[in-house]
Amino acid sequence: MEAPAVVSTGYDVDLLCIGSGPAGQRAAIQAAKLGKRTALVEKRRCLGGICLDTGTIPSKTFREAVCSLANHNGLLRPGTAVRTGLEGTRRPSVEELFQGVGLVTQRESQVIEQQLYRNGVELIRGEASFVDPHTLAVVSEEGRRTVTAANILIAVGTTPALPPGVPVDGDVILTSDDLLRLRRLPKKLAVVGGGIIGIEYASMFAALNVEVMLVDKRDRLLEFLDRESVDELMHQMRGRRVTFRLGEAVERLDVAAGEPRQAVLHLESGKRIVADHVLYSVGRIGATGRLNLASAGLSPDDRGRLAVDRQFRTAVPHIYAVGDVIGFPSLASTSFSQGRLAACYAFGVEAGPMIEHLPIGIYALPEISAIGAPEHELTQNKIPYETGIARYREIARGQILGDDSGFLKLLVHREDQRLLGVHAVGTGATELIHIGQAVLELGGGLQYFLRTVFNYPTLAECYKVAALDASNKLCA
Ligand SMILES: Cc1cc2nc3c(=O)[nH]c(=O)nc-3n(C[C@H](O)[C@H](O)[C@H](O)COP(=O)(O)OP(=O)(O)OC[C@H]3O[C@@H](n4cnc5c(N)ncnc54)[C@H](O)[C@@H]3O)c2cc1C
Ligand SMILES: NC(=O)c1ccc[n+]([C@@H]2O[C@H](COP(=O)([O-])OP(=O)(O)OC[C@H]3O[C@@H](n4cnc5c(N)ncnc54)[C@H](O)[C@@H]3O)[C@@H](O)[C@H]2O)c1
Repeated sequence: MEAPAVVSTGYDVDLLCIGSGPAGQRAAIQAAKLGKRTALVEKRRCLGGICLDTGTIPSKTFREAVCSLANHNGLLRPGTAVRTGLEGTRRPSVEELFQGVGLVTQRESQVIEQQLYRNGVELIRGEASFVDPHTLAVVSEEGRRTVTAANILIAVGTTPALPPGVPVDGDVILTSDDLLRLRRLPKKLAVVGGGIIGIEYASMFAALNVEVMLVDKRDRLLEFLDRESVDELMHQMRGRRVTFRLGEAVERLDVAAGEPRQAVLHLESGKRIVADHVLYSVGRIGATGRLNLASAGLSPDDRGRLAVDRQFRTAVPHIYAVGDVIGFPSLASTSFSQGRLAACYAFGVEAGPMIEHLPIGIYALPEISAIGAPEHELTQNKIPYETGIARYREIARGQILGDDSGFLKLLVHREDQRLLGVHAVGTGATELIHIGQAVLELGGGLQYFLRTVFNYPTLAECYKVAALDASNKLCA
């Protein structure tokens, strides 16, 4: 390990974290646990970052409400929305759909505040910016103060990317940061950008019987996922009246005059889409614009992101950056780990490197999860593999849950039968994947799944069935 960064009593604190999202929060608590004088600055009223305020937690709480209402109305089965149309089902109000969000975020925010307090982390309310490499100014309604720190951790996250000319008004044209302030459920929703945010929300609104049109400039969506998972996702979404316009770009976006106000999207191909609302989700950029990074001797890239080394150090050794502000993979799950590790590295505590295999969990309807390589990557790298598939419709727990379209696919090396990847689509996929993650990380493979016994009836049984399938193919 390289020499630890500066620790000196000449500063107000040993570590100052900017941002209370997953990355800043975990870094602050880890530093406090190491006995370091730690402070955390947050400019929002809600602690927890966009993860808790407008991102991960609100969207997943909303999804829970969608699932329970859509299940109740029988809308979650592929094709049902098309058959029943709007007439056959009750349209929920947005109040009904959003009521859980405020409760969950408020409770979670309190939990974070208590954790910081219990661990002796000083919470400073206000917006931080650099005065010099060891000094930050914090401005709030109460005024301006400066704080000096031996080490600084930048965990400021991101804001939605908005190309010039996109008239986001938080009413008709929205980003994911405004979406849960919708005042009524749209009949037609246009989604620009089919990344994880666009796909998750498009599929949730489609499950509420909203007609969704999704535009993405790429020809294939979610290219980092196994293609079979994306094909199944798109198949189910099409079954719920989602129209995909792929390989298409928006030339102009207007809000038409008159009531009700509607958005008009003019695509470069000449197509025109009219919608009650537009979700603009074409990626996010680092929220470094107001940090005055130049005073710290740092400069971000053209998407506001900071470059770091393997220990999350920026070009200035006592300044660390973690979470979404450093770019890929930009997940809450990884940000938590990065924050904790960075605090360990800053104080010279052995913590090992970041784990190699990171799980992907996409809370679309259907849910998708993955660990390890997708098939196309193995093919590209000429790695000989075999597949084993278990379909939920042939698994007792799948039948009990009424999910007959889910599946779990194992990819194993043809020669040594090592596990190379797991791809799951359907109910519980994001939880189920962690069995595969453990086996992959511990270097296990087909033999483990063939020998082990799972509770019955569970979705975990998919691993056994998929392993038997792969084994039969390898023996054929
Ligand atoms: C709609 C949506 C859904 C998502 N769903 C998932 C999911 O299901 N699973 C998952 O793993 N990830 C998900 N993510 C990603 C996840 O939210 C982020 O990866 C995570 O929040 C990043 O954490 P962070 O600590 O880097 O930053 P953030 O959570 O963005 O927090 C940064 C904090 O810094 C504060 N801040 C910024 N500048 C300053 C300043 N100058 N002074 C003081 N404070 C400042 C901000 O106010 C904010 O509170 C989702 C994101 C979105 C937008
Ligand atoms: N479940 C999860 O883990 C989860 C959920 C939501 C968000 N997130 C995180 O949030 C981050 C941001 O998500 P995102 O979906 O906004 O970004 P993204 O970068 O993942 O996707 C943006 C999409 O917009 C498309 N696009 C870009 N410009 C366009 C244009 N002008 N017209 C049409 N399409 C265009 C791109 O081709 C891409 O498919 C991601 O990094 C993701 O990791 C994670």
